[in-house]
Amino acid sequence: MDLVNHLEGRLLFAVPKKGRLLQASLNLLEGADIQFRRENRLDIALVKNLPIALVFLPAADIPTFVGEGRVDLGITGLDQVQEHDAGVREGARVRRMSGAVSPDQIAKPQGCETVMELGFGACRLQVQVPAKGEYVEGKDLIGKNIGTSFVHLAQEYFARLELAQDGLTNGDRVVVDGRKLRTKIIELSGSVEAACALGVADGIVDLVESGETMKAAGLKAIDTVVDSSAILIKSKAPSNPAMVDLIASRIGGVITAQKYVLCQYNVARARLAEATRVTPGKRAPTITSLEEEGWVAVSAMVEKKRIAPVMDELTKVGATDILVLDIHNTRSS
Ligand SMILES: Nc1ncnc2c1ncn2[C@@H]1O[C@H](COP(=O)(O)OP(=O)(O)OP(=O)(O)O)[C@@H](O)[C@H]1O
Ligand SMILES: O=P(O)(O)OC[C@H]1O[C@H](OP(=O)(O)OP(=O)(O)O)[C@H](O)[C@@H]1O
Repeated sequence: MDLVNHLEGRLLFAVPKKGRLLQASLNLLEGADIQFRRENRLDIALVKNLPIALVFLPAADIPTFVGEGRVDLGITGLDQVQEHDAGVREGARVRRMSGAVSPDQIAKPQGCETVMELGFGACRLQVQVPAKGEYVEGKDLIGKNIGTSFVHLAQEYFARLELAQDGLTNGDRVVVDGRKLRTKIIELSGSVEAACALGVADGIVDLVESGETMKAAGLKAIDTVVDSSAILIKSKAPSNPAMVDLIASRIGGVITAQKYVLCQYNVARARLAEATRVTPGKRAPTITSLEEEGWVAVSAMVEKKRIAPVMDELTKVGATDILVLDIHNTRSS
């Protein structure tokens, strides 16, 4: 089947085609009951039960497709969105400098909007230097060689440091536009952590999650450029806003289900106020009377990461038969 000719009338939803965000993105789609079969080697998949087509793209390209309005929705990292936006700012700056257009003639890029954080893919884009070297803060790297895949964010980071060192501010556009960066940004597409040891760079700007890669490469972080995690983004003019809202609501439900558990217990009515202070629920706890006089059953959503201390507290206030249940899915307005 020629999939490209079957996209008419379908909302286009970009999903990372590989890498760190792929599996968690597929889990979200499954939780949201977005059913599809991806043919071998094809980067487009039609959704069987909704008027949607999934487009599998590199995470780094998704902000471009969504920002230009070619794709309606996308999952990518905040770091990638910020890198894309910094690139758009750089493009506008170069066009201004060339004198071809005045600032108000430059069409504003559409850009994309963040719909929600997705609760996975947490990492930090950090400035890293040899652990045993002489650099201790970002400004020590001014005028040096920096290896990175995030060239636009790195350029902006060092441009800011250079301006501060020269006593200038971003506000003075003429001065800012006319300046050449003294720090040399070297674009690398992967294994950036090897650049210092191999003498290509004095420092790098790269992602860190556990810190294992950085440690193994003999590096240490001296500053953070972006605190990132996976986000759902949408174009500013989606083809079907109602479908965007439906998908956002389904994905929001899955994320809430992953984050919370349902805690149920029995407690004497006399101690109900103390118990519900421990489990106030998302909106309010559900309370039902028990057949046994003076006792009630309580049911409330509790954040998964807090459940152990919550159970300890409930035991202290005399709650009994405490049960913790996984939530498969949720929906709230
Ligand atoms: N170590 C990490 N831990 C958590 N999230 C990460 C990590 N590395 C990257 N990410 C997130 O995943 C996104 C995609 O990175 P990833 O390296 O998986 O991409 P990729 O498409 O495979 O690209 P590449 O081929 O350049 O490695 C990053 O932009 C970031 O948001
Ligand atoms: O702090 P850590 O948990 O060790 O993770 C950080 C590493 O993960 C990413 O690379 P990835 O493994 O995606 O490969 P790449 O170097 O080819 O981009 C990033 O570029 C770091 O190298």
